[in-house]
Amino acid sequence: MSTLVNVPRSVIWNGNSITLLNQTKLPTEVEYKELTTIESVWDSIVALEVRGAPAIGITAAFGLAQAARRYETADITKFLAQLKRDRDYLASSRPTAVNLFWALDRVVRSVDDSLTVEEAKERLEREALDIQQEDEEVCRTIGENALTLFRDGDKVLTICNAGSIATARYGTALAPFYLAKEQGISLQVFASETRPVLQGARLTAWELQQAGVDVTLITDNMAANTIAAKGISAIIVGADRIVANGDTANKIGTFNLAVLAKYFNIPFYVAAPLSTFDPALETGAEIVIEERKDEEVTHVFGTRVAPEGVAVYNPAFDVTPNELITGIVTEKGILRGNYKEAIAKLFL
Ligand SMILES: CSC[C@H]1O[C@H](OP(=O)(O)O)[C@H](O)[C@@H]1O
Repeated sequence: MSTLVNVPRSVIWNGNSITLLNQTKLPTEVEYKELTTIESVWDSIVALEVRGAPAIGITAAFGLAQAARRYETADITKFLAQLKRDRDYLASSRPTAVNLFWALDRVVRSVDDSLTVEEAKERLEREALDIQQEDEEVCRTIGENALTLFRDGDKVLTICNAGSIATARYGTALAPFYLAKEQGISLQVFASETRPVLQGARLTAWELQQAGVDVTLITDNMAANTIAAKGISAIIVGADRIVANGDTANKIGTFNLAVLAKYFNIPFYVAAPLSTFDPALETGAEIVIEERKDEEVTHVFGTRVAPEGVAVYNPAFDVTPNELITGIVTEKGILRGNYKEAIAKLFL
């Protein structure tokens, strides 16, 4: 039996609307919401009701296909023009995770003016469903590839949530832990809480606990002490955008862990599907880092924890330089060494 039997799916297309797991309610409530308009899809992405690069892309793809079903024109040229406008609207929700743009553009590319409007509507829905199905298969393969990096008894540190609910299923950085559980391999996961939105405490600790995986929660400032005191053997994280030279954008705090991995001489792995790569960007300096509202830092679930008027800096991501990354685990295998060459080969 799959270890994920008690872990809900992030998003479900039920034929005419989107059923979304509302991740802002976890871990205390497993609540679903129906998204029936493109505005509600945009709002859910911005509010992190759905988050995680692949899950954002999948949800946006369903949101675009759903919106197109309601276009009233029978003129394919007008249909495609409206589709582009709605694609741009959904693309404006969050700037860093490349999967949002990758999924939207893949759905748009699936139709053209050789189709009738009705054929285009069906095609868009099919493409969004294919994206979700492929992501589940890809994430499982990433898990299989990542599992080769660990041995029975290893203690592994991670940050944020790159788990099943951040993807179609299985996750990326967390995928090996689910497969290890299925295969009777004992891995102990240490999850960093991940201020300010607490994806580690609220989501990763919850997901892994639901799956019966050994998980220990730490606060972000415990990372160095934990690596030393608990004998952490490796660090594995997800990604939101990996560029041509291997520089990787991921949740804020990831760069910190990469520096600690270097200091403690333990491997630092990134796990991500090819849909999270952006080879058009040469270095991490080109990645647009989302800055979110001050209240995420000055308040904890509505309670003020900082003085009125204090200046706030709230980047949602940081960029880990490629030289700090031991390996990048993909569905095509584990990239090491000269990432520029290895990534170029992926996209030949
Ligand atoms: C498998 S992608 C997960 C990736 O996305 C998270 O960011 P957010 O929660 O803001 O969407 C984080 O960077 C994870 O590593």
